[in-house]
Amino acid sequence: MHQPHDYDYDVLIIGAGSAGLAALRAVRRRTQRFALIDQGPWGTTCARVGCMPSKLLLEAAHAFHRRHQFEAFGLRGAEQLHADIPAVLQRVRDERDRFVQGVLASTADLGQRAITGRARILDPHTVEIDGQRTLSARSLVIATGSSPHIPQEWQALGPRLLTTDSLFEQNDLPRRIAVLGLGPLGVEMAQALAHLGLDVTAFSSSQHLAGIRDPQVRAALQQSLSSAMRLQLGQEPRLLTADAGAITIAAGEVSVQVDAMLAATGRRPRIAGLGLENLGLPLNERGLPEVDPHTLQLGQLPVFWAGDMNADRALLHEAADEGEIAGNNAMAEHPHAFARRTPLAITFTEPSVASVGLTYDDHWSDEVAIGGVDFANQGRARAGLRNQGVLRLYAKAEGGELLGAQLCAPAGEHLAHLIAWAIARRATVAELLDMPFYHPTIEEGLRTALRDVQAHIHPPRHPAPPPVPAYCEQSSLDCLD
Ligand SMILES: Cc1cc2nc3c(=O)[nH]c(=O)nc-3n(C[C@H](O)[C@H](O)[C@H](O)COP(=O)(O)OP(=O)(O)OC[C@H]3O[C@@H](n4cnc5c(N)ncnc54)[C@H](O)[C@@H]3O)c2cc1C
Ligand SMILES: NC(=O)c1ccc[n+]([C@@H]2O[C@H](COP(=O)([O-])OP(=O)(O)OC[C@H]3O[C@@H](n4cnc5c(N)ncnc54)[C@H](O)[C@@H]3O)[C@@H](O)[C@H]2O)c1
Repeated sequence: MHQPHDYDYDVLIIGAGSAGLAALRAVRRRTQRFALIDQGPWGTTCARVGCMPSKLLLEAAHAFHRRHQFEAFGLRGAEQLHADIPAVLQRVRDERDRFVQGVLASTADLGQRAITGRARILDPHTVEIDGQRTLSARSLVIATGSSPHIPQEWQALGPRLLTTDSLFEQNDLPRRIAVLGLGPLGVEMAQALAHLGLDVTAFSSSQHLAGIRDPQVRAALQQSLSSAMRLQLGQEPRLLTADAGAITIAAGEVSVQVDAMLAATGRRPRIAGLGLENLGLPLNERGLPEVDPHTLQLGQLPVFWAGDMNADRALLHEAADEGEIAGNNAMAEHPHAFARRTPLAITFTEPSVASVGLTYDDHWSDEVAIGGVDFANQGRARAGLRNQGVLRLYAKAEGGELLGAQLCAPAGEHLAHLIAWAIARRATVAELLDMPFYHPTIEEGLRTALRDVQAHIHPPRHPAPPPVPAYCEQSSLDCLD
């Protein structure tokens, strides 16, 4: 039987992204015998090419787009404004670099415990670095993230094919651009580019936009997007020609010519060459082992998995939670099962889009009460010329516990947080209506939606549910066991 000191380390963390860094914080509280391995570049997907540069670009785009309302406010001269795209992109990179520096500072003190190299798993305790040296550990945390997936047929576009890995590195952007794929990433970037004044055509093979399932919210989002770009939904786009002059893309009967294309066709876990097959676990058709969502353990092995490799919760706060769970369990005698937070996903368009808690389902029976608000005539939204979008709430028809929401609404990112916190506290619609609402605010729109759903709720026939589980020491997440 191995003793802990038979290994070089207690824990090896593979991947220094947001998940790996959260695992590092959890592991460091218990041991100094760890190493963090990254193939580089260090600095995390979120800071380098993900959340932060995309939000920087969106902020510039939203600010510029606001000029279309100036006339209605009585403000003149908006037509003289123009977007200096090279300057916009330079600011994105300058600010992005500051965020990356902040991340790099968090591992600056690791010394030799920060290892730059490509890791390959040889067995559940052994990792090879760049095919040159091997390291062993009692436990492993695998947090290697995801990278853009580009369908084969589009790869022929060469440098005219952009992804979010290359978009922010451009010094300038061509006039006509296609965006392929309208998940959260495609929707955000398509609106950013369109609001900066580019001629955007956005394609999605499905009818879904930003993963929204509620038909009313989806319609509101489609209406808002289509005011700034051409949308081609529900048809598989095809590359017709790509010559020196233009790229021609067709979808159904429609064809368009563009100068470049941004692929937003999803991301895939970074597992190529990682050696998952050496763990001795069954792998599914995508080459992934089964992972317990509460312990993040792989089988019964001392191996834990965190971050974007779990494609169903590929979001920053989920990556951070998973890193913490994986880091704690990598050091635990026996892995603990942790509760996961209320699902919350926000897409930072204008109006912003969010999905909270239980996802809308066409097949719901009358057990779920649905209510909503249209912001067209909402007081504060009208005052700010932001009176566009809808919010829909889903609650238990019996008793009125709030279960979920989808929205495309002004200040949607803030409304989504209020709703997520209420769901996490298992609040009922009636309890939320007892809360203060200041006047005049966008939050009053939430109150209108709560009143609407309250009209469909009937009193509970059963006693209240048991209290929430005990708080788990050393973690901000609830322990299930
Ligand atoms: C454009 C864009 C916008 C986004 N916007 C948001 C947003 O607004 N809000 C939000 O919540 N989420 C957003 N996301 C998602 C968010 O960025 C990710 O969920 C998060 O960054 C995942 O972190 P991670 O630690 O799993 O992966 P990463 O940060 O990618 O870390 C993985 C690390 O593993 C390393 N690695 C990989 N393979 C190996 C190997 N074999 N050996 C050694 N090292 C290896 C990599 O170099 C990398 O540093 C966005 C993503 C993108 C692309
Ligand atoms: N604001 C945020 O929180 C935010 C922003 C961006 C990305 N993200 C995260 O990053 C991850 C990746 O986002 P994403 O939007 O790239 O992926 P996604 O998988 O959510 O969406 C990809 C979309 O592309 C479409 N598609 C795929 N192949 C296509 C093809 N050949 N032609 C046309 N359409 C095609 C799919 O139908 C799908 O709608 C997500 O999991 C998301 O959570 C989050």
